[in-house]
Amino acid sequence: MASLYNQAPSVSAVFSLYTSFSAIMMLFRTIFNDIVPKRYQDYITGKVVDFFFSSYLPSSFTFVIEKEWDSVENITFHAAEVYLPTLLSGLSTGKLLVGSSNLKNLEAQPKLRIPIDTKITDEFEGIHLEWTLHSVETKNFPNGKRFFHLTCEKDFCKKIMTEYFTYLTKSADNILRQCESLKIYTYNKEYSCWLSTNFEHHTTFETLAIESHIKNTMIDDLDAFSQGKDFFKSVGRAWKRGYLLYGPPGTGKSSMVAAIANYMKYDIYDLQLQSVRDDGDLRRILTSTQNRSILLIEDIDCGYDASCKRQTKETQEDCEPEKDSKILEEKVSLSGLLNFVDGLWSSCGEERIIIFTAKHKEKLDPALLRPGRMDIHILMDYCTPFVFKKLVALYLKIDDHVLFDPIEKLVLKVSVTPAEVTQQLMVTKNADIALKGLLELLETKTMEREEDTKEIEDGDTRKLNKMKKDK
Ligand SMILES: Nc1ncnc2c1ncn2[C@@H]1O[C@H](COP(=O)(O)OP(=O)(O)OP(=O)(O)O)[C@@H](O)[C@H]1O
Repeated sequence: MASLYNQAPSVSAVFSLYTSFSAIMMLFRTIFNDIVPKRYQDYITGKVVDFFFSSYLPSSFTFVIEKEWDSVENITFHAAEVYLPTLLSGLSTGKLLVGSSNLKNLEAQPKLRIPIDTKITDEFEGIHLEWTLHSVETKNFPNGKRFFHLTCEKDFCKKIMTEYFTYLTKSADNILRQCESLKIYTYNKEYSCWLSTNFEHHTTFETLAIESHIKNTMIDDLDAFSQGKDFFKSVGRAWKRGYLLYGPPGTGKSSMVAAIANYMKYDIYDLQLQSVRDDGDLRRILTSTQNRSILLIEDIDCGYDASCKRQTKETQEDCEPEKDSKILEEKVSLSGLLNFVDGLWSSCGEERIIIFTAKHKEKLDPALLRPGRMDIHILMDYCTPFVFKKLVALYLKIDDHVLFDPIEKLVLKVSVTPAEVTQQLMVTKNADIALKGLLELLETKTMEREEDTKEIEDGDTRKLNKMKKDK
């Protein structure tokens, strides 16, 4: 007993050991805090916690959710990015990234993002879940390849797969529905991906000058479409709608697309067929678009071969048919496009609108116009007296003027587009001057039209006389 007592370290030795250990730990902590950058500190701390967490929960299971899936944006990753910042109470560090890239609207609500290596917890039906966003630099991803880790107890793995991920995407969808800023995507051929920017077009059905029956048809159809999930399912049809907007340039086709997007709060995917390599590429590009969106293919009559070969001299000026048709002959075929509109398109995604615009409907292949492909065809035409008065009310804030009568008569006589009218109305806020300018424009057009008619008549008379002479 006495020898044991002799071997035990003295109190002063224990105290001195404790002091040395504390000093080393303090030194280590100071070095760690002063030298190691904050981001790496969080990372190392996370790793240490991870180590203990996994040994404490040996039956844990981790889902890895990468930013890309099949070379396109992973919807589950996107949903997590949207949903997780709403779980403020689950944040381990109490920190969130806040920012906005919308330089045009400084009052816009900034976005929230999860910082890298920050842990965030969620509860789903009593199941404890841990999310972490990671980033690794690789040769292909110099800005970091991002992925989420979602950890839960192994026993709940199946429930998470069947129920939690659906809950996640639905929650993200609801959050996005409330978010005001819409996006317009354009396809970048070089990087083979959609690039987005904020969509700030303010045209609505109220500011679009169209005949009332067109406006009512569109609004009723869109309302029926947005509430029609069960109906489309019950009749075995995909929840999609196709519109063909056709008419001369400057009659408001693009403005109508903007009005539809703002009304439905749908993002727009603006696809230039020229940037598509082939039919396979087209399918991949189109299946990578999100639900609740508009796929816009403008000037389809200038887009594929079948429509352009029969160009008249007049229409050739509009869309350079030779050039476009050649490119598309080698790239996207009409059947590829139709397959997508009808076939594959029907089986992927839901709540989608596809809009084709064309200058000349008669140049389109009848196959594209077949019922079921484009549900509604809308002619965006030259100005009518109603459209003229609507534009004046919008731009000059008046609903009567002494020049209305002569202008309305000329509007019925010559072809003037709403774009030409708005250009005149924007010259000045003085209604007298603006309307006089518009009247002059219409008079010039009338004179030109009369000269053209006279030339044609003279030509016909000459031809007739020559024929008589030859006889
Ligand atoms: N119906 C309309 N109501 C209000 N503004 C219009 C209308 N049509 C045209 N405009 C005005 O003219 C401009 C051009 O119109 P828009 O681009 O929508 O025509 P478009 O038919 O799509 O032409 P394009 O075929 O050349 O693309 C718009 O920015 C808008 O200011």
